Amino acid sequence: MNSQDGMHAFRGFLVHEDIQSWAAYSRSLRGKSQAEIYRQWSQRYGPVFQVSLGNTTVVVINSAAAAKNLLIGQSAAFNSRPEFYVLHKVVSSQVSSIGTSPWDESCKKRRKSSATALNRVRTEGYAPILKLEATEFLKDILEHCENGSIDLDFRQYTRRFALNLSLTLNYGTRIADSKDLTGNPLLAEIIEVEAGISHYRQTARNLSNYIPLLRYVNPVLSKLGFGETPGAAAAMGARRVAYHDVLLRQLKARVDEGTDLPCIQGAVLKDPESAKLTEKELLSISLSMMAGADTSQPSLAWAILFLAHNPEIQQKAFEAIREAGILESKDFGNLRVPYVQALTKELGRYFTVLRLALPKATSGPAKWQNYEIPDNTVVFLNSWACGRDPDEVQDAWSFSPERWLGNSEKHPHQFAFGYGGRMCVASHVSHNALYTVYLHLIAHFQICAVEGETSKAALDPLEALADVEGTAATPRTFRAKFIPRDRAMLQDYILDVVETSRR
Ligand code: HEM
Repeated sequence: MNSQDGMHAFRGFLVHEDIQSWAAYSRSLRGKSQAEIYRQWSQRYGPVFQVSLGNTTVVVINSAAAAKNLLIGQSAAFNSRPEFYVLHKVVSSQVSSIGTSPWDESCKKRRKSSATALNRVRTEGYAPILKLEATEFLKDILEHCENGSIDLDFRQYTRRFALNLSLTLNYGTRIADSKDLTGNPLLAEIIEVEAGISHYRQTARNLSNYIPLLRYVNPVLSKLGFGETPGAAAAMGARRVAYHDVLLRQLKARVDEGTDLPCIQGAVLKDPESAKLTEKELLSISLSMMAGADTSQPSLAWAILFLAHNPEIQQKAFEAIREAGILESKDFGNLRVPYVQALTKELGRYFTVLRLALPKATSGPAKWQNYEIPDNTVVFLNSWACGRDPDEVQDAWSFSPERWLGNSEKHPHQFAFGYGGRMCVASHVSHNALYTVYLHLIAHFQICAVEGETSKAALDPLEALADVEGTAATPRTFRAKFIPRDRAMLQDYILDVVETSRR
């Protein structure tokens, strides 16, 4: 107990009997959305409470005002990330992505370097890349939609879009054809490895992060044939390093031949002195860029399902595009349509793909009201709860793009990209990428729901999750009908953009 300056020890406050024991806690969460349960608990215990995950104390922030107080008002104390046994000791003890690195000099350098490459000004320069990826996405849909007569499974096209965004930004390379996702061994490897790594990153699973005894029990069980094969996690970490090595070698060859495209790793290869990053630090940046694809794909998928089930909002967006008079413009894709911008922000808030952001840790003592939060405490920012905080967002459970129109100074923080000193470094480029693809989709297709599918089953943000305990909120279904609005016009547009990109 620390009563200095009227402060009380943080430990021991706001822990309700329901959530005191690990067993009761696990029971409360099993099969449920962790973020939603925390949101509900915050109505009983207040916006900031602590829970015990095994031996680990976690502080959960559930309101926009509390997030502002702690993550902005005391940002220096909340800049770190925790180290978890599974990810940091088993999968990869050598190198971590930025999003899972504690705050130290190396992390500052890596974050600064990638944030500079992806900041608002640089993002404007990526417009042609985003336009190309959005157009390639349309091309995939057009080739396979059969004029809307079939229910199209669009999963692999959203995957190609998401991977291309990360690959282009980091390595200046891209997947030319969505068939490559299964036919090209390197890409198939990237997809499998990234899915494996996200499993080890999950906060609700991987119990040996929180219960040290399991670190000894699990290997014995796996030798006896229960659970995971021995060494599987470490092997996945090694495969991740290996595929990045291949991508980096391919980029080096292109730099030597002078055929490389502008990208983060290429800029460093050409001017190693300017970045002053070690090979390990460069690899860390690459791991971080690929991890970003995990969130871009479900964001796009939710948007398509949402538009399919909400024809009036889709029509409103289409009218806004038509009224802006940009459909025939050569600059289509680079132009701003405020309603589609607002729609993009609202989709991000409404579905909040990373609902507990990425786990944070205190890097110094902090205060919440009369309580002291000690150094090195794990912190979850419940972005899902903050985005539905009635004190910050009016009528928060309704979908309303209009809330993002008008004077932006009065808008609430959106929370989809987190908050504070460790907010997503790619928020501008990701917002613009999603905006560009939504703009293209709505302008060129009418999207309809699969026959007989209810909107609750397809896009309820809590009921329609593929894996309710997963870290990234991903929809269960990836099907819709796509009817081209003007097939000939779209074919011309695609040809024009793809040809221009080849010049
Ligand atoms: C719609 C797409 C995306 C969403 C919703 C998203 C969301 C987030 C969130 C919630 C965080 C944690 C922020 C916090 O803890 O406060 C984060 C961190 C991060 N994101 Fe994204 N992200 C997206 C795309 C991307 C992409 C495409 C990249 C890379 C090209 C990327 C790179 C990063 C990095 C490096 C971090 C770690 C920052 C740090 O720890 O300092 N993200 N992202």
